Amino acid sequence: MAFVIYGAGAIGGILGARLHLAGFDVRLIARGAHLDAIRAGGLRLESPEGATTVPVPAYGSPAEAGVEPGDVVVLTMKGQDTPAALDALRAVAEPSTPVVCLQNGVANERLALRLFANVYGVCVMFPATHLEPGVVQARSAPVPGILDLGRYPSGVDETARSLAAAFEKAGFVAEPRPDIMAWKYRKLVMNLANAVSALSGLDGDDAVRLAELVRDEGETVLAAAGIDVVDAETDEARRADILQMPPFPGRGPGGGSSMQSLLRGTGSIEADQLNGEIVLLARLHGLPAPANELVRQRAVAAARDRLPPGSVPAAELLAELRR
Ligand SMILES: NC(=O)C1=CN([C@@H]2O[C@H](COP(=O)(O)OP(=O)(O)OC[C@H]3O[C@@H](n4cnc5c(N)ncnc54)[C@H](OP(=O)(O)O)[C@@H]3O)[C@@H](O)[C@H]2O)C=CC1
Ligand SMILES: CC(C)(CO)C(=O)C(=O)O
Repeated sequence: MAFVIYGAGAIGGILGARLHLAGFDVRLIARGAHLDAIRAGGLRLESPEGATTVPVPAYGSPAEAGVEPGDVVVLTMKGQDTPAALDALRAVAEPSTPVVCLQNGVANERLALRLFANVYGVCVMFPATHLEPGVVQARSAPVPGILDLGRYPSGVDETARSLAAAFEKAGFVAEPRPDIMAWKYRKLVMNLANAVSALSGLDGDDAVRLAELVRDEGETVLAAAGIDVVDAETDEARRADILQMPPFPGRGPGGGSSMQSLLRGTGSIEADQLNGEIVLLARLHGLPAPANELVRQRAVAAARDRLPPGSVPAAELLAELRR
């Protein structure tokens, strides 16, 4: 099994580097200054256990990387970049190519399945940072992440079992699951606070209140839409104490993946795919979702205007919701 890791930033960079170190054939797809840095000096992988530079091959597109029979393509770009990425992929990959959505959110799989027959979802519990070209940081050690996965929309097959085995060989904890989307919907509830922490930070009481609001609203909408969601206790029990955060000298300012989009000033953020999923479901089912709608709108605007994280006080957003 060879891996084409498409969108090799924080998550894809660490995964690709660790698979490469575990002996797998890996090709990264990256872009911009990050691609230039990997090509020039390898990918620097930092973690609480130390740092190493991994000479993993990197390419600028699927056409350059090539996608051969037997390759698995792992999508690790943020959800807003998935449609363009799939478009470039379909030009060179057979429709039978396994496509693995190792991403937050629940919409990437459906986009991929329209174009590719064999799609897999991964529930990504894997705190990771990428703020500097050529450098990725794994926050948890010794296990960097939990990557449970399954076939989309449901089921487990031989490829799912081989993927889990490969991820485990690379140091992750991974289990094939027939109901992976129910786990990903639980993760979505957690990620509804990504935009809150990007906009306001997550330290003050107001930010905590706003995070609770978007999550409670998300739970209500998912339940009303009749969506199967793993319960919070089962999810917590699965995670147990697998992820550990020992001291990490040299760690970047971190924050979640959405905050990193603002820190890097990428111009986009994953809020339409996270909070926007709740807004969409609410609209489909005739329900209100004002907190997720507000947070989504403001996060997209903040990214577009290249505001730094913490620019929008949670108190202001809460006041707007009370109006
Ligand atoms: N970081 C974390 O702690 C966690 C992240 N996740 C999820 O994992 C997914 C990936 O997040 P993360 O790794 O943080 O994101 P990053 O932004 O760090 O990495 C994605 C990379 O993909 C690149 N990219 C996007 N489109 C293309 C393309 N068409 N061709 C080449 N490169 C491309 C981006 O480039 P550019 O920078 O130029 O946009 C970026 O370097 C998201 O769904 C996120 O929510 C899940 C759990 C934890
Ligand atoms: C849970 C969390 C916050 C872990 O980093 C995440 O999924 C993200 O950053 O998107």
